[in-house]
Amino acid sequence: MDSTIIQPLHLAWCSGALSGAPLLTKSTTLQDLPGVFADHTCWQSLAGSKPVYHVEMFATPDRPGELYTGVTHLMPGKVGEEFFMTRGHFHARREQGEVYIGLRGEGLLLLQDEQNSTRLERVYPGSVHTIPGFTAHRLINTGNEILSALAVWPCSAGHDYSALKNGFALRVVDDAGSVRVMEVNHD
Ligand SMILES: O=P(O)(O)OC[C@H]1O[C@H](O)[C@H](O)[C@@H](O)[C@@H]1O
Ligand SMILES: [Fe+2]
Repeated sequence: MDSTIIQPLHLAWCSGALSGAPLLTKSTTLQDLPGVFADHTCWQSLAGSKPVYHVEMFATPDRPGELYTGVTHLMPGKVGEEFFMTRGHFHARREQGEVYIGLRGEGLLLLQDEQNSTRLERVYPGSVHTIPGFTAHRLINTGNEILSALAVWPCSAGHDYSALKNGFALRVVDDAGSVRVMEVNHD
């Protein structure tokens, strides 16, 4: 019997900072998101290397059955009137789900299934979101501070960005200080 007490990995609830093991980080700038925001001219004028979000995750070995744990930090900001958001994706293995937990800031989780039915869930510190399989997901920062959310998902899930080539069916904009949800007309 091994009676050693292991020091676990750590998540700082308020900031979403991960520690205790090697981390992988990925930063996404406005330049990395062509075609994501509706106002292309505004996007072009802002683009450059302005950071939109950072993902920090434990460097978990990618083995069958393992789970990744990561935190997305989404900056406050807008392109025109449209709030900053993640690119959003389906999982390459469509049946695989994911759990998000809000840590700081305020925003929305946009969910869209393969029939383009959408649902928005409010994200705030302590909010829990069970993302089912076959459902694309995107975080949107509707607040004035960084929106951070913990995510746990199967290593085998993968990302499929191309399946959303028409984009999501909803856009979320700032309408004179109020959050307004708009349906997108793909015709
Ligand atoms: O991949 P994106 O749509 O840019 O979202 C950014 C990241 O958000 C979460 O942390 C997900 O679980 C990651 O798998 C994802 O890569
Ligand atoms: Fe995901």
